[in-house]
Amino acid sequence: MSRTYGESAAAVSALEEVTVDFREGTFTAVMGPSGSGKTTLLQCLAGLVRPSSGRVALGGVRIDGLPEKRLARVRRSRVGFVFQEFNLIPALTALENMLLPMRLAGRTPDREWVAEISGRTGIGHRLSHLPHELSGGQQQRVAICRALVTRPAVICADEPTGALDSSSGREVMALLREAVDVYRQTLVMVTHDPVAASYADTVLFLVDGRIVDTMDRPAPHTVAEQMTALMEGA
Ligand SMILES: Nc1ncnc2c1ncn2[C@@H]1O[C@H](COP(=O)(O)OP(=O)(O)OP(=O)(O)O)[C@@H](O)[C@H]1O
Repeated sequence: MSRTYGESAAAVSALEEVTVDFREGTFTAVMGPSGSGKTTLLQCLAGLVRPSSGRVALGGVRIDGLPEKRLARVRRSRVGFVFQEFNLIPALTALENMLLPMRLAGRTPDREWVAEISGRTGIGHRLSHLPHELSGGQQQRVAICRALVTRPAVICADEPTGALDSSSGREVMALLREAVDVYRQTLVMVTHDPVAASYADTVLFLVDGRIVDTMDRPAPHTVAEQMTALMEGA
């Protein structure tokens, strides 16, 4: 799959013939220097950006050629999102935020599942609170529940710990790891943080729109060393 932004002389090649398979029930971190194409890769996978050429499949179903309306439906029901800034709706309670993707998809929430994930993420006693009444870490837990609630084919997380202090960040990473281990959730996360990346099964390193390396069972220091080497080579 490739993705170019702009045309002719102004064209920027964000992804160049990237081939990658995110297997079910695995956790992959995507790292690389600024502008290397990480977010573009995540957005192509989530159906937010279409590849300029090539194919994208989600849970075995091709999504690259779908008309916009169908693509929006697929995004709502098959993709969960976790963002750096949480992106909760300020006027809705934690529970209402959690259930919003289900509502938009016209589906009835499974109450037991909602109780299970809000209990496991430790926000069961905060469900009637508004986002501004919650800490950053708690807001991100609500966002993780919102991502899990539809049992999506993939959760796409873009810098999920970027706005958190290190101890809340570690708690959020532990929960994302549990979502993979306990619920067999497939998770793809863009991060600049070697500690966050070390929670993944595999790290992909992107440089100039290409995957230049992969690392299994990453440790924070080996990830940091590889990032330093890539930055120096860039
Ligand atoms: N909407 C857009 N229009 C034009 N160029 C874009 C657009 N989005 C991304 N790009 C360009 O594509 C390239 C890859 O961008 P992308 O955001 O995917 O990189 P990234 O690795 O996520 O960067 P960062 O770590 O800084 O967030 C960059 O050169 C960027 O300027």
